[in-house]
Amino acid sequence: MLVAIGLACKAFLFCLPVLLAYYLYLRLFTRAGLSKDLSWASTKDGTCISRARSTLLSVFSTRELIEDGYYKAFYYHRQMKPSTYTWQFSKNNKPYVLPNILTGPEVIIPHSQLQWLLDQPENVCSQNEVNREFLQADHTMLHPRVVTDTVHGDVIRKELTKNLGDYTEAVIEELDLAMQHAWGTDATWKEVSVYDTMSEVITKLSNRVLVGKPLCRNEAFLQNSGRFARGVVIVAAILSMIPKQIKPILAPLITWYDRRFFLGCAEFTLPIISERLSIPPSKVDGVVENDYIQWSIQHATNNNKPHERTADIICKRLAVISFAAIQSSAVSITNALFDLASSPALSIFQREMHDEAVDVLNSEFGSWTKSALAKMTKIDSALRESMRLGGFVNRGVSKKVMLPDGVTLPDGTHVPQGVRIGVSAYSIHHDEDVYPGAQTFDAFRFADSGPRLTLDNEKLLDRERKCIPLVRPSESFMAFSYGKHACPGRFFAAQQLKLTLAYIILNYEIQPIAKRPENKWFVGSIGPPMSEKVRTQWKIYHGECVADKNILISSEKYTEDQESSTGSHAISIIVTSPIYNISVSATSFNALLKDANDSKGPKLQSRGASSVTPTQQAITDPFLLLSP
Ligand code: HEM
Repeated sequence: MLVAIGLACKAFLFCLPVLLAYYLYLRLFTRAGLSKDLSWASTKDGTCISRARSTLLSVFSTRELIEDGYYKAFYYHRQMKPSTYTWQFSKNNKPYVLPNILTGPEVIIPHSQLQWLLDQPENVCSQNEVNREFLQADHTMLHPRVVTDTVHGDVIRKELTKNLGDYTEAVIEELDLAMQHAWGTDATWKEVSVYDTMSEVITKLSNRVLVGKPLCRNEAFLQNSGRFARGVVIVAAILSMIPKQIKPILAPLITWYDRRFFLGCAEFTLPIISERLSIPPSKVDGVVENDYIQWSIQHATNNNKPHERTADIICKRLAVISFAAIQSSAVSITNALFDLASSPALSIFQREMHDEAVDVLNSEFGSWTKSALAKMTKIDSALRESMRLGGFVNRGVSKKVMLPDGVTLPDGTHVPQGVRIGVSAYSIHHDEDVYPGAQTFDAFRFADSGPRLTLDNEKLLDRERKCIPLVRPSESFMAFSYGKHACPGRFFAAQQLKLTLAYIILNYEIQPIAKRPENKWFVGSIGPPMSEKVRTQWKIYHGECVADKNILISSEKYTEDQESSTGSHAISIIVTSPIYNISVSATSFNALLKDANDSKGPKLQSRGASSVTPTQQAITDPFLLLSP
C-alpha cells in the first residue's frame, strides 16, 4: 500500500511540471476558438507570438490593453492627442479581444451592442458564471449552495434595502466610535493610512447592520471578518492560475489561508444563529432583532426553504455577504478620499460639501434620516464621480457563452462556448465623448444645476433633486455593473459611503496632497493605494461661526475642561462628535440660554427640556436649535 502511494506521489511530481508547462502554453497561445478576423488588443499582426506577448501584458498592463482596444493606436503612440487617434474597435463599433492570463481571452463588444448582451438569458450568456470563475466561488465561497442558489442576493434586495431607513442612526453611532478610534480627535495634524483605517471603519459599520451589537464591537470577530473579506480575492487570484486538473487537490490547501478567518468568525456567529433558530418559526415575527441573521431565518421560513434554515448555511452566507459588502465599500471610500485630497479644488469641494451637510441636517432637525441623506447631492456626486474614475473592476457587464454552438454578435461575429463577452466600464467611464474632462475628478459632475455628462442625461436625472444619484447604474455608469445583475447591495453601500464621507467632511480637515497615488492594476482588478497616507486633523468650531450657521446643539457629550465663555453669544464650542453633537460646559450653556431668554443673542429653541441647571447631569436636553 505504502509503495503504491509512494509511486503515485512520484508520478504526480513528475507530471506536475509537464502539466504546468502545457497549461502555460495554452494560457499564452490559445485563440480559444475565436475567429482569426477578430483583432486582439495590442497585437500588430495577430500572430501567436504577439498574442502571447499581449497575454503577458495583461498581468500588470490591462489598462493599456483596454485603451489600445478602445481607441487603437494609443498603445504604440502614447504621445498622440486623442483627436489624432485612429478610431477602431469599440469606438468604431467593432468588437476586439482583450487577453486575460487568469481567465482566458474575452471579447469586448462596442457600447452599441450592450443592450444585446443584457438581453441574453442566463442559459445563453451567463453573468453568474463569470462571477463564479472570477471569485473561484466553488472553492472560496464556503458552501456549494452559496454558488448555485444566490438567496443572499434576495435577502439583500428584499430585507436589507427595505430596512435601510431604520439603520441610519445606528450606523452614525458606530461611525462616531469607529472614526474617532481610527483618526482620533486631536486638533493637530496626524498622518493616517487611508485604506487601513477605512477598512476598519467599514468593517465596523457593515457588521453593525449585518450582526448588530454587541458582536459588531468585538475586536476578535472584526479582525477575522475583515481578514476573510480581504483574503477571498487573493485566494481567488492564486486559484485562477492553477490548472483545473490539479485544482481539487491544491484548492483545500490554498483556501485554508482564508478559511481559518471564516472559522474565526463562525466561532462567534454560529452560537447566535443556533440560538435564534431555536425559536419556533411561528414566533419569528415577534422577535425584535433586525439584522442579516434574522432576515435569513425569516426569508427561509417565508419561502419554505428548510435547507436554508440551518446555522451552517446562514453562517456561511453571512461571511460571503460581509466579503461583498466590506471590501468594495472600503476600496470605494479610500479612492474617494485620495481623489479629494489630490484635487486642486479640495478646499472648494470640502467647503461646499460641508455647507450642504450642515444645511440639510438643520432642515432635518439634526437627524440623519433617509431623506436627509437623499438631499446630500454633492456628497453623493463626489462618490459617484470617484467610482467613475476608479472602480475596482474593469468590467461593466461580462457574461460567459453557455450554448454549445456559441453565439453570434449583432455584427455577425461568432463567439464559441466558454468565452466571455463583455463591455469595459473603464473605457466608457474615461471616454471624453461621454464625460467631458473625463480624466479630471470633477466632484459635483452629477449634481449642481446640470450634470456635466453627455449620455443618458434625461433618463438618469432625479428631477426633484437635480442630480444623478450614486445608486443609479446606467450604460455610462457601471461601477455597480448594470442590468439584472447590478449590485443589489448598492443602496446599503451608498448609505455607508455617504454617511462616512459626510462625517469626515464635517469633523476633519484633510491636507491636500500633491499627486494622486496610482491605483494598481492586476489583470482586470484595480486596487486602491494600499499603504499611502493623508494628513488629517479634527475640526474645532468656534461659537461665532457656529452661531452664523444655524446649528443644532446636543449636549449629550459634556466636557467640562473644554469650556470657554467669551461674551454674549460668541461662546466657544468644541465639537466632539458629528457636528450637531456639541459639548458646552454648563456655564457656557447657561450663558447661551440666558442670551436667548434676553433675546439679545442667538435664539435657542428647545426640543425637550426647556431649562438647565449648571450641573453636568442637567445638560440632558437632546437637541436645541440655535438660530441667529
Ligand atoms: C461601493 C460598494 C460596492 C460596489 C462598487 C459593488 C460592486 C458590485 C459589482 C460591480 C457587482 C457585479 C459583479 C458582476 O456581476 O460582474 C456586484 C455584485 C454584487 N454585490 Fe456589490 N458592490 C458594492 C457593495 C455591495 C454591498 C454592500 C453588498 C451587500 C450588502 C453587495 C452585494 C453584492 C452581491 C450579492 C452581488 C452579486 C449580485 C448578482 O450576481 O446578482 N455589494 N457588486
